[in-house]
Amino acid sequence: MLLKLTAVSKRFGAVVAADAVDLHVAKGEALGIIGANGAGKSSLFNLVTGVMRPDSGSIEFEGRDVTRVAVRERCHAGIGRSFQIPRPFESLTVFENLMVAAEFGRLGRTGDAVAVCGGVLEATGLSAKANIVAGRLTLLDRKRLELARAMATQPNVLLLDEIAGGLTEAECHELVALIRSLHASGITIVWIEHIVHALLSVVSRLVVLEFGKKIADGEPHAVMNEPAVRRSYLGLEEVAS
Ligand SMILES: Nc1ncnc2c1ncn2[C@@H]1O[C@H](COP(=O)(O)OP(=O)(O)OP(=O)(O)O)[C@@H](O)[C@H]1O
Repeated sequence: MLLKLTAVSKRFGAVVAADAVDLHVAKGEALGIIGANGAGKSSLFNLVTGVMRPDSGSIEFEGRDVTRVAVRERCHAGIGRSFQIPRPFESLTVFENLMVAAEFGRLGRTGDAVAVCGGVLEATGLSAKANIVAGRLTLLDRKRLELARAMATQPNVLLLDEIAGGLTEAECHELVALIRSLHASGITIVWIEHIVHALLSVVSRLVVLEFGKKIADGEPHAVMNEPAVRRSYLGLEEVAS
């Protein structure tokens, strides 16, 4: 198992952001996570990346207990993440942004970082924009850069936090194609997304959170049809038969 959460809990006063969450992600998998606003999706990523420490429970990555390991060390171990709102260094070029990410990641300030960033530019369709400053990119290219920055840290698992938000349908289609190609190249993906049709075109397993609790986990279409999911996420009441 690449990533394994066991009974992970996190509270903020009366708010339960994670409620004894068990979650397994296998190498090469593409897993989707959905849940209403405030269900605890971003908190789960914060717990996995080390931004937050759980109150209880454990997190293993590639068989190693990383529950108390610092953010940068988890990044070096291969946990990469993109953020809901892309925040690149606006005045640096696309390539420079990737170099900063590569240096934060496991490559450090080495010659290999240049080669890796060149490969990431190509894989994310940004080669022609390498020398443009990030602040001048379109929203779709900012999303591409957000993915590329995560890829430049050379992750074994890529955590995507609502990366499709704000795009037009056509742009969303392009981003989905890019995520599919990254997954096809062998990277494990865990993707939180409100745009369910985009998510379902990539993932082969779906987890649903409600008030910090995992309420469903399985084949995406079967999960979407579970009564508890329809009630919680889609706000649909079952019609009495
Ligand atoms: N640092 C924090 N301090 C206090 N409460 C927090 C903190 N982080 C998250 N929370 C609370 O924990 C709950 C889960 O938040 P979280 O951001 O994980 O939800 P989410 O499912 O990602 O929501 P959204 O879809 O709106 O991004 C919310 O009630 C939120 O207000």
